[in-house]
Amino acid sequence: MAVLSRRVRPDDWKPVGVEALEANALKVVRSTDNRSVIAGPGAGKTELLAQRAAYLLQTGAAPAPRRILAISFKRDAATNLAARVRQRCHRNHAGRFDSMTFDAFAKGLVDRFGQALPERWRPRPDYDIMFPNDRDYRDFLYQTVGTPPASVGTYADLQAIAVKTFERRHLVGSPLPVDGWSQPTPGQWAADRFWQTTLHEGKKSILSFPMIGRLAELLLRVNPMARDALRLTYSHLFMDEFQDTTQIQYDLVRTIYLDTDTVVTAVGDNKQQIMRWAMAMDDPFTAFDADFGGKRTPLYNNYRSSPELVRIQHVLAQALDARAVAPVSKTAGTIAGDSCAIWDFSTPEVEADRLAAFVAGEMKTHKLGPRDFVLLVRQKTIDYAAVLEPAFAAAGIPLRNEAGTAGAVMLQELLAEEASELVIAILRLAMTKRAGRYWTDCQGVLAALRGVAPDEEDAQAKLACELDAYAIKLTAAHPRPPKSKAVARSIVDDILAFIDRERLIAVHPAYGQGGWLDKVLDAAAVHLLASSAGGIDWSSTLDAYEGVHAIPLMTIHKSKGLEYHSVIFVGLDDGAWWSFSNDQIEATAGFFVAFTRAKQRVIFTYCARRGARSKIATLYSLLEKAGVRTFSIT
Ligand SMILES: Nc1ncnc2c1ncn2[C@@H]1O[C@H](COP(=O)(O)OP(=O)(O)OP(=O)(O)O)[C@@H](O)[C@H]1O
Repeated sequence: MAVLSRRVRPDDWKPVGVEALEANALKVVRSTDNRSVIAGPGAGKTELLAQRAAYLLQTGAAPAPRRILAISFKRDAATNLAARVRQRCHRNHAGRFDSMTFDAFAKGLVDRFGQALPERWRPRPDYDIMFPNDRDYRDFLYQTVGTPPASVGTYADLQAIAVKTFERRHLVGSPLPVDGWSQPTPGQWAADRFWQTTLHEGKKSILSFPMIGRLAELLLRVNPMARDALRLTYSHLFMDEFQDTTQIQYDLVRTIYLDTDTVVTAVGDNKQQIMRWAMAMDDPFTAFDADFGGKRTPLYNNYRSSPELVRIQHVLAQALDARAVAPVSKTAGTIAGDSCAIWDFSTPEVEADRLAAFVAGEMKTHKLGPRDFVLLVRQKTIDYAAVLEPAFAAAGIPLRNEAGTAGAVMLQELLAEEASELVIAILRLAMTKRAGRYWTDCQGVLAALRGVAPDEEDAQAKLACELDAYAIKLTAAHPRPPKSKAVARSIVDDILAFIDRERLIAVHPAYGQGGWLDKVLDAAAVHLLASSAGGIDWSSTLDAYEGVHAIPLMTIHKSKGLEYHSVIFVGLDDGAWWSFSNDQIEATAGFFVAFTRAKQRVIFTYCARRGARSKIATLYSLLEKAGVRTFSIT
């Protein structure tokens, strides 16, 4: 795909890398006002943001030196969007596009400006991150917090605070008051005790990400210079998966960008809201339209799924939103028989064998790779992996549990980490043949880290020589993949020293905090060693590291935003969906997310040994209503 470095006139601009955009998408791409785009799965919402970035950067509608900020919820979504923009834009342009997660954005602000917070809210600079759960809050409320002063309430008042809602309602429920609460309720008093304890009373401050979000909002409220700097830096703000926005994130964005000249584009799909347990707002789009004057713009196409799958999706969509409009599939169907079916197995072992044989057969017949398939489960991937993995291995397809861990990091997270990506790109460049693509990637990233502009020819040439010399040295030092953890770690550390650890931390402040960079490097070493098992060569080791030849197994939550030729959902039963009756809408939304990852085929599996199907009968009725058939396989 040819990407342009010269300026394009807005009237001459054409979508990059796709044939066309639907009329409304094009309007949003060219818009100069705040927009909310609510559209179904596969409508091209993420693509729209990538195209809008290309338009704004290539036409100069986002004028240099101002930048575009894209905030996503998940690290891989942020990485995915940045990669799409890099594909569609010349690197001179893509360099002005910052894609990050909300958590990274908020943390970056606290790390840079947190020491200017008022004393009572100021964390110590080397704070640690915590992920508190209900038990921690229960211990705090019932044991640690003590008794409030009589003017606030009684111990019984504290006991009356529901543990489950303490965080959401009290701890981070609303923006922090600069001077503390003057006449606190028992809930506010307990929240303040929690804040003061975690900020000031331990050896280090410890903060959760929601707390970091609240501190970031406060610091921008009390520090107009920092806030104005953000306003000046970013002419445009994109928010992907906006349906999952929390009140904390929304307040942060509102504090920075409400009533400013920064143009905000929010895209998402209410039917895919599966983060309510993680404090997602009830209806962030309505709040956005009211506060920011967002002009709502729907999209009608589905570019991902075949007409038959889109027809079934619409039956599910209507269960979540009776007013859902039927989308138009723009993809041809390629499956001869049923595009969707329920396979009812006698035992999990039979299920594993048949699925492995099926995938192997499909790969041959349709010339598909293992990453055209995904095995989805609702939770506890490890339990399913124990039965599925041997069967797939026997069929010659490695299975990879993306929720598994390497060291202290989840595999899926590790692979989206910049440090891991860089280490692997340099190893590919040094250790494998035909590494041209990695050459360009490595050179681009190193240039960015060292502040060398694309048009500084001498400096670029010097960098190329350095990279060349380093690759030769690395090949000579490690002709074979590592056989011990110590060697794996020394390879990773050597590459980091070449990249320049301090510069990496300067560009990615998250690496400077709480030992995160070392956790990632340790995980990379552990995973590199595991990937080289069996005395294989470098190329196969690096393929194994990235899971190039493995079929992924993951939870629905981790599959958000991704797409596959075939989705195999293992275990449509009450056991997996044990909490179905607690929040039917969210559970149905999860089911919808799983279904809509498929381009051509969805298979649900059931096995009575794992559970009944009475509690989730509504899901089965929806499939039946859509004409999905069940096949018994013994
Ligand atoms: N205008 C277009 N023309 C052709 N293909 C497109 C177009 N827009 C998007 N696509 C392709 O359709 C697929 C879905 O797009 P995208 O991931 O942007 O959808 P989405 O709305 O963000 O989906 P979801 O909400 O389900 O994650 C991708 O493979 C993308 O490359």
